Amino acid sequence: MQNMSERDAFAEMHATRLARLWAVERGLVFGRLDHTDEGRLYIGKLGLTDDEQHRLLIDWRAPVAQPFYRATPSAPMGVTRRRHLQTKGRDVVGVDDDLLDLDSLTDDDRATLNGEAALLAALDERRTGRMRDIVATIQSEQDRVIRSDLNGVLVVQGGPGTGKTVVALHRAAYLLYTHRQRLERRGVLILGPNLTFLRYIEQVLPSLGETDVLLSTVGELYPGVTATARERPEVAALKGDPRMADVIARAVRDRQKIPRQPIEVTLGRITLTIDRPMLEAARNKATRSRRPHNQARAVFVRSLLNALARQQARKIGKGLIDEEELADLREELRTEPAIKSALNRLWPYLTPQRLLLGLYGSPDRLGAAGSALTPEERRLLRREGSRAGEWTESDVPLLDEAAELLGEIDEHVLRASAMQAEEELAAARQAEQSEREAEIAYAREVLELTGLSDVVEAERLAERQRGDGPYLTTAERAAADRTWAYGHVIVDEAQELSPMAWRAVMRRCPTRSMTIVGDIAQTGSAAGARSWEEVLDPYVAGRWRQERLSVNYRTPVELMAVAARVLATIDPALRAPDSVREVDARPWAAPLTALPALVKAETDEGGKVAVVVPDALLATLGEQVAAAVPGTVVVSPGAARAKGAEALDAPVAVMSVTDAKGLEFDSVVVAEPDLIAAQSPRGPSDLYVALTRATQRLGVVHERPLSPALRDLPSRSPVPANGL
Ligand SMILES: Nc1ncnc2c1ncn2[C@@H]1O[C@H](COP(=O)(O)OP(=O)(O)OP(=O)(O)O)[C@@H](O)[C@H]1O
Repeated sequence: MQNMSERDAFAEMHATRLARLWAVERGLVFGRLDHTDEGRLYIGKLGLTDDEQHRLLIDWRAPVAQPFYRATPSAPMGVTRRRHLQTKGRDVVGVDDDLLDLDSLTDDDRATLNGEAALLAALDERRTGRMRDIVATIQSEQDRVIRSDLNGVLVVQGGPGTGKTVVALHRAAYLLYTHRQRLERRGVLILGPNLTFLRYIEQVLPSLGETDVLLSTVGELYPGVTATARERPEVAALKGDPRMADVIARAVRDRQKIPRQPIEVTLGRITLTIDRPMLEAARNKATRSRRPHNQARAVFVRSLLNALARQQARKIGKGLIDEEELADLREELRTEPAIKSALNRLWPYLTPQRLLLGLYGSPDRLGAAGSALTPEERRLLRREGSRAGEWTESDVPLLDEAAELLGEIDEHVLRASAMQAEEELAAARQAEQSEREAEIAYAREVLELTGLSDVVEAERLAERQRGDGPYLTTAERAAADRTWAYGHVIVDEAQELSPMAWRAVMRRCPTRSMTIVGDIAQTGSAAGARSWEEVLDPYVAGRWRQERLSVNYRTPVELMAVAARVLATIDPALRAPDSVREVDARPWAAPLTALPALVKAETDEGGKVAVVVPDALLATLGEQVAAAVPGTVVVSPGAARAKGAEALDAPVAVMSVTDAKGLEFDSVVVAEPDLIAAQSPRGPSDLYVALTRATQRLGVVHERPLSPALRDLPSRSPVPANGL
């Protein structure tokens, strides 16, 4: 048996290693350093040695590889020559040298030495719909971010296309490599803005040999809940307001309220009275226990039952009773249906879902919990006939907040059901033939009890309990556990998170080892951030550090000039990042009616095309484009991950700005830009995001007059009606 499991462990280890090696096959070796001390070093996606333990390849994250990214002619770090290798499959198809040995260079040579050829070649490549790793061309300012210390909160502020996302992913890989033990156990959480975006980035870490990272959105953060519904910006803004923490706390206390009138319970010939002093005493005890609601219930119930037992003893003429008699009477009362139902009304077991739906569904409860809100704000929270399946992304932090205050449902309740399930399981085991079904049923029940059924498949849990299936990885265990504390948390597009979402994120990272990347100028959410101080000071005032990225690797100069004019309308003090590339295509404008034909023409030019539209026009324009270009995918709001993948693989994707966040395409057409700018309080930032998604070509189509920032775009020459 022992040998079996050892063999299995080895098999698993080698299988993991093999999977890693396959994953890094593309571009395995990409650099060479000629070093004065270390000799010749090859740099690659991971480290390799030969049978005699001589190093063949150095992992890009190792300290000796650092000069590959940082060495300059003025600070060569012991390197005489840096060579970039371009490979196709296993063949080297090009080399590009930087000579850093100053003595052998003329002044002119020195001025032109920056190794840009490899970078520019990488940036010009046609987009595949998936983000790629950039290990071969990481720039020095990016390398500083990637290798920054694990501890503390690091903010990476940078304009569009400065590589914030890709750098954050490489930082995750670097941290896992450098602090493997600590992070493998606790895991790394990466939060992105939407599910399409997660699909867009999910290949990067595996291609660097890292798989144990959990990618999620705020909407997916609460196990068992999928946030798919959308809501108006003003509702989202209110739900993200920090005052909601108090509203939730009051909503919980409201469920512990003492009724004005005493409650009479008739048991056979006697009638017991649950009166105010009794209830107040029980509630005070429960509150003083400082336990969350569902656990404090036990204290409340015990105190109340004791008082009732004493009353009962008096009424049946028993007078003073000892502890043992008290316990007997109490346990009898506990099972009385009339008392059970009174207890359930006085201090109900509550799940976060029930609490929130009860709150949204009742003006009375909203009135009681939301006394700090205006009547108009309370109306915004109202939801008629809410169903559990209709959660929005801004509900998720509120569910999390509620879960914190409510606690788990009392253990013995869970245990009683689990014990029953276990007995059933034992019986089923004896009956051998139905063994597997019973295990699955049991697992399913456990999952339902813990509210995780949507997250971990019951079959999988059953396999794990039997001990013959794959173990859940750290990332999988973390995903299923609301209270998991991660070793490091990376938040991308962090400017979008509301104060309530930050509370949920901070709860998951008690050590405050975090990387927060974003761009304040791109904030689109009405509940999002106006400054990093505002976001972080409540948690780590004066204890966070900031790095800035200043070069735009995505958007060419010609396109960025247009976006920069829109940026100036948001705040003249804001500066767009400098672009490194020029293209031969000027941004254009055309009538809205020409959209389908123009999109067709764009796809014919090649590459991935996105049409970014105002929310209100998504369905109509989506339909028109889909009719003109077969294979078009329209990304509906809150679409699932699978839909995101379809959109990224399609030749044309039509989407709103919310779903375009963080993505990039070869060609982008923005429909009715001024409607996008007017559709919410942060509309101009949305327009800025839309205009900065293209790597090659950009156009706008409109019926409404264009604002001054876009007015002088040249008209695109008419496209023949057949789009050819
Ligand atoms: N050093 C680099 N080498 C090659 N490509 C790079 C490099 N840095 C960034 N890029 C590319 O530039 C593009 C923009 O990067 P990324 O999406 O990470 O930017 P961002 O700052 O997150 O943008 P936004 O805020 O607009 O979403 C990507 O295609 C990325 O691969």
